Formats: sequence, C-alpha cells, structure tokens
Amino acid sequence: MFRQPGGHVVRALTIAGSDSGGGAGIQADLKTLHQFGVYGMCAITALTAQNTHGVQDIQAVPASFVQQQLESVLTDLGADAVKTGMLASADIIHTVADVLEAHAVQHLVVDPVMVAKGGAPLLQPDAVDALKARLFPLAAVVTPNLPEAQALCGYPIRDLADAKRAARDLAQSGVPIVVIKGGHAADGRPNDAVDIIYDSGTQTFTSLVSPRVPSRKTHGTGCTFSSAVTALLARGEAPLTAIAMAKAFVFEAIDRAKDWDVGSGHGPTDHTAPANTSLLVPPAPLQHGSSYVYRDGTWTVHASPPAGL
Ligand SMILES: Nc1ncnc2c1ncn2[C@@H]1O[C@H](COP(=O)(O)OP(=O)(O)O)[C@@H](O)[C@H]1O
Ligand SMILES: Cc1ncc(COP(=O)(O)OP(=O)(O)O)c(N)n1
Repeated sequence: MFRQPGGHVVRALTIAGSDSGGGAGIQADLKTLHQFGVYGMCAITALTAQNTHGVQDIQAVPASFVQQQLESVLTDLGADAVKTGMLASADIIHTVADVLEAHAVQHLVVDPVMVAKGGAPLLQPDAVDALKARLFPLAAVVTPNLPEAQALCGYPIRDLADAKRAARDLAQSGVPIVVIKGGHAADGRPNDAVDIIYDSGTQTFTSLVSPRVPSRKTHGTGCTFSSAVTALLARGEAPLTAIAMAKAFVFEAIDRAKDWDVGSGHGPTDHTAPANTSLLVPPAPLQHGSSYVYRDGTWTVHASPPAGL
C-alpha cells in the first residue's frame, strides 16, 4: 500500500452502487484503488443485478443504512479522498452530503452517474437538482460523461465547443475542476477520445486526448476513471496530474481488455493495467490551458490538436 511520508497508509472511500458483473460500480472502484496502492473502503447505495448485457434489476439501499456505513468508516478508518458514483435517489444524495459536510472530507470526486451504457437509469430524475445543489459545492473534481453533462446543463453537446461551454457552466455550481469525458463522442470522433477539463481557479481549459480504442469492452470506464483520480488525489497528486494519469490508466485498461472473453456483451476493462507512476505520469507538470496527447505510453504536448481545442 502507498504510504504518506509519515508512514500513514493512504485510504479512499467510494460511495456507489454494486455491479454484480464486476466491471463498474463499487467493484471497479475497489479494483482501481487497489491497483494504485490505495486502501479502499465502500458505502453501498444500491445493489444492481447486472452483466455485460445490461442491468436486470436494482434494489436501493435505505438512506439510513447508507448513513450508517459512512459513519462506520469515517469514525474509525477515515479517508484521504472520497468519491461518489451511483447514488440512486435524492434522499441518498442529501444523506451523503450531510455526512460528508459533518466530517469535512477532503478531495471529493463526484462522478454524476445517471444512466448505464445499456440505457438503464441509475439515478431518479428528480435527484439531478440535488446532485448539483448539495454535492457539487463539496467536490474537488466532477466528472460527467457527455449524456450526463447534457442532462445537467439542459442543452445538447454536439462538439468540443459545446463541451467547453458545459464544463464552464457546471463549474458555476462551485466546482473547482470539471472534466467532461469524451468516451461517448457526441461529435462523432471515431479516432480519438478527448476529455475537456475546466479549472475555475485559472479559468482555463486543458484538453487530454488519446487514441480511441476500437472496442466494445468499455463497461465501467467512467467508474474506473473517477476512482483513479480519487486514488491519486488521496496520494497527494495535483488534480491535473491525477486526471492525466487516470486517463492513461483507463486507456491501458481498455486496450488490455480488447481481446478478452469476459462476458459476451459490452465487457469490462482490465483493471490489472499498469498503474505505476513512471508509465502514466506526464513528463513535466501539465500547464493549464494546453492540449496533451497520450500515445504509445507517453504524454506529450499535442502538436496538432483537433479543431476546437
Ligand atoms: N474507446 C475508448 N478508447 C479510449 N479511451 C476511452 C474510450 N472510451 C472511453 N474512454 C475514456 O474513458 C474515460 C471515461 O469516459 P466515458 O466512457 O465517457 O465515461 P462513462 O463510462 O462515464 O460513460 C475517459 O477518459 C474517456 O476518454
Ligand atoms: C452500479 C453501477 N454504477 C455505475 C455504472 C455506470 O458505470 P460507468 O463507468 O459509467 O460505465 P457504463 O455503465 O457506462 O459502462 C453502472 N453501470 N453500474
């Protein structure tokens, strides 16, 4: 396990739903935290019966029991960083926000999970406002995918210019850093996956680009990405470095899984992808306002960024 200079084992808490298929949710989160050498803990918000073909059923956990799990963990083990994933209902969101406020948690990553890739709703529609009002102001980083960003902003995101507008608008809820993930490629980018980062402090956009792996095995990419960011923030990395390393890790996890036979539908990624710093870390501190590309295991400044970056 990764330790802070004083010898303290780095730990992180995920508050999310269980994916019985093991590719997303709590299972992806704990695998990712472990891979980054961070001690992982969890509070489960919902149980899903799920596989690589979709979500067959959902059982919500009562908000009072989510609260009990959080209190059990935070009053004993503590957390250097916390992430939220599937929160299911406004009731659970209010409970989670109350507990996180009371414990003054640091480094909160909010992955505003709303719909699984197969189309199953993972958040009640009336909970979207609660997410923005209660959790966004507590977050260090918020990581919507394109459909989530559209739902949160209330307008379509068709291209990179729209994604930038959405990132800046979402930051108005009091979020230091918004990442609009590009896995869904609303603007039809067949060859690359572009993530747009807006930093409220510097009021700059940074874009991170990787080749798009031609694979259906991308189940759980968002959970894996936000967990990697959480692990790296817990370890003390700067947010921009954490986000870049997380993107590189997800690229490697998708790439490793492209030929494997786990499930016959949209399979999961391979969380045993390398997470050691030397392979994923940018060679120099990333500059806000620039565009970077991850290719062949290396980050470089993007010499010919896509139009709109
Ligand atoms: N086919 C792919 N090839 C490379 N990177 C991808 C691919 N699909 C998603 N990503 C990356 O995975 C991360 C998660 O994005 P996304 O899939 O949009 O999230 P979600 O699972 O929440 O829908 C982002 O960094 C995105 O760029
Ligand atoms: C229990 C649970 N939580 C979250 C998700 C969605 O995960 P995500 O990483 O966005 O991956 P896809 O479902 O989009 O492949 C989930 N499916 N289940």
